Amino acid sequence: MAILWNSLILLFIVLVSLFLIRVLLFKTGLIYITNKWWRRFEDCFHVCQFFKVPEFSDGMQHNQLYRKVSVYLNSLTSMEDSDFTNLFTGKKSNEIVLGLDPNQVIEDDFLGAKVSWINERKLNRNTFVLKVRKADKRRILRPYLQHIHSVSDELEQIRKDLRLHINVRDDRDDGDHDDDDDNLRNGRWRSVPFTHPSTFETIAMETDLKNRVKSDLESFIKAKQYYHRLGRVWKRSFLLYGPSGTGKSSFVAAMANFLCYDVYDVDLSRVSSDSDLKMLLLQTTSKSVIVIEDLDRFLIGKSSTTALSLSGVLNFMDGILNTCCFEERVMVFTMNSKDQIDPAILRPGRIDVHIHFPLCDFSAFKTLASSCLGLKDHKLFPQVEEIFQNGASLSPAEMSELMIANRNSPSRALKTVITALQTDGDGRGSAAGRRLGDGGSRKSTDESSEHSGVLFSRDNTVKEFRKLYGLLRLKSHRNSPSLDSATAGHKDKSPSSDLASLQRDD
Ligand SMILES: Nc1ncnc2c1ncn2[C@@H]1O[C@H](COP(=O)(O)OP(=O)(O)OP(=O)(O)O)[C@@H](O)[C@H]1O
Ligand SMILES: [Mg+2]
Repeated sequence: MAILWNSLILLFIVLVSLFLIRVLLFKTGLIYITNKWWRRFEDCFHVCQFFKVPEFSDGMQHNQLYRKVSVYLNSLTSMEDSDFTNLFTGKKSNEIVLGLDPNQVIEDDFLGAKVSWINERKLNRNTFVLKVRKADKRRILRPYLQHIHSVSDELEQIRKDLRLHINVRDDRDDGDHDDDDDNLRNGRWRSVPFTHPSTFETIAMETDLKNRVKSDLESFIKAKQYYHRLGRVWKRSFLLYGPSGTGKSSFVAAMANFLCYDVYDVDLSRVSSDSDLKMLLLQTTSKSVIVIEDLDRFLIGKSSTTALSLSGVLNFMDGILNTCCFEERVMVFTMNSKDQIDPAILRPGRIDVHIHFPLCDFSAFKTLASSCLGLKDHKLFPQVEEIFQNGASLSPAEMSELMIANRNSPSRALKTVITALQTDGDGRGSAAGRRLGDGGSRKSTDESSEHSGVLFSRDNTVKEFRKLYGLLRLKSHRNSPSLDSATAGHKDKSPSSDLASLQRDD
C-alpha cells in the first residue's frame, strides 16, 4: 500500500514538474533558445553549401533573381516570427509590410529540408546568401528556386499597380538601334498608372457572353503547358468590333483589370517601320494586354502617315515577333466594322475570338438605367421597350451620357432618352438590320465624322480619339446565334476552337 502511495506521489511530482518546465520554456522563450541551439548543434554534423544572389551583376545590371528572392522572403511567415525585422508602410495608407534588415537571417522549410537565408550587406552591396545542407542540395535546390520564382511572380501580380504604356514616336526612321542607344535603354514606351475603373460588371453586355469571355481568359492564363505542347505562342487575340461608343475600349480596360495585366496601347501612326514595330514589341513585358485600336482604319489605308507595312502588322498579329521573348500576352484589336477587311487577316490564329459590340437594345438599356440611375423598373420602361421594338437605338455611350446628365431626376432622364430614341435613334436599328441581312455585312454610314475626346486617363501624350458617339448607324443585334454548348464543348481542342462560341457575328 505504501509503495502504491509513494508511486502516486512520484507521478504527481513528475507531472507538475513537466508542466512547470513547459510553462517555463514557452513563457520565457527558453524553448526558442533551445531549438536554436539544437539546430546549431545539428548543423555541426552537416556539410553546408552557400549560394549567393547578388543584387547587381558585374555589369551593374539588376539581378532579377535578387528581387524575386526579396519578394519571396518578405512574404514568409518566418519573417514575422524572426527576432527583428523592418516595418514599412505599404502602397495603401493602412498597409504595413515587412522588410528584411541587413544581415538578418530567415529560416525556411522546403520539401522537408531546412534552409536559411542571410541578407548580407558588404561595401554597400546587398547579397542574399542561401545556406543549404549538402545532403539536401541535389534534391531541393532546383525545385526550391523554381518555387521562389512562381511565388514571387504570383505576389507581384497581385500587388502590382497596373500601368498603361503608350508608344512615343521614334524620330529615326531607319529602325537601326544599337545597344548604347539612349532611346533603346529608356525604351520607346512611356507609361502612366492605369486607373481606368471599367470592369466586366460595369459593362452593359449579355451576361452569358461576359461569362464566356471571363472563362476564356481564365483558361488562357492557365494554359502555358498546353500551348507549349502544341508548339504555339502563348497568346490569345481578340477582335472587338462595333459602332462607336459601344464599349470596346472600356472592355479592353475591363479585360486588363480582370487579368491584372498592364496595357500596351500601340498607336500605329507613331510606328515608323516594321522594324520599329518589332522593337516596340520586344520592349513589352509578358502578362500584358497589347491593344491596337481602330485597326480597320490602318488596314483600309486611312493611316498612310507611316511606312509600316501590312506584313509587319500581320507578323505581329501572328505572334512571330514574340516567340523570342516573353509570352503570355493578350492581344486586342478594335474596329468599327470588319466589312472591308480581308477575311485572311481575321483568320483564327490571328484573331481567336471575335466579339461584336452592338448598339443598345432594351436589355442593355435596363442595365444602364440600373447602373446610371439606380432604376430597376419604371413606369416609362414599357414605352422605351416599344420604341426599341420599332427599331430605334442609340449607342450605350449616348444612352449613358443622357442618363448621367439627368441623374438627379430619373423620370426626366428617361423622357430625354425617349426623345433621343425617337429623333436621333429612330430607325437606326432597323436600317442597320437591313444591312445585317446580308450575312453580317455592315458599314457605318458616316465613319468619317470625327470628334475629339480622351480615351483612357493619360498624360498629354495620350492618343486622342476621333469619333463622335452616336453618329454611326448600325443595328443592335444582341442575340448571338452561335453560343451553342456543342461549340463550347470543343473549347480545349485548340486555342481558337471556341471562336464560334464567342463569335457574335450576326
Ligand atoms: N456597353 C457599355 N456598357 C457601359 N458603358 C458603356 C458601354 N458602351 C459604352 N459605354 C460608355 O460610353 C463611353 C464610351 O465607350 P468606349 O470608349 O468604350 O466606346 P468605344 O466602342 O471604344 O468607342 P470608339 O469606337 O469610338 O472608340 C464610356 O464612358 C463607357 O463607359
Ligand atoms: Mg474606343
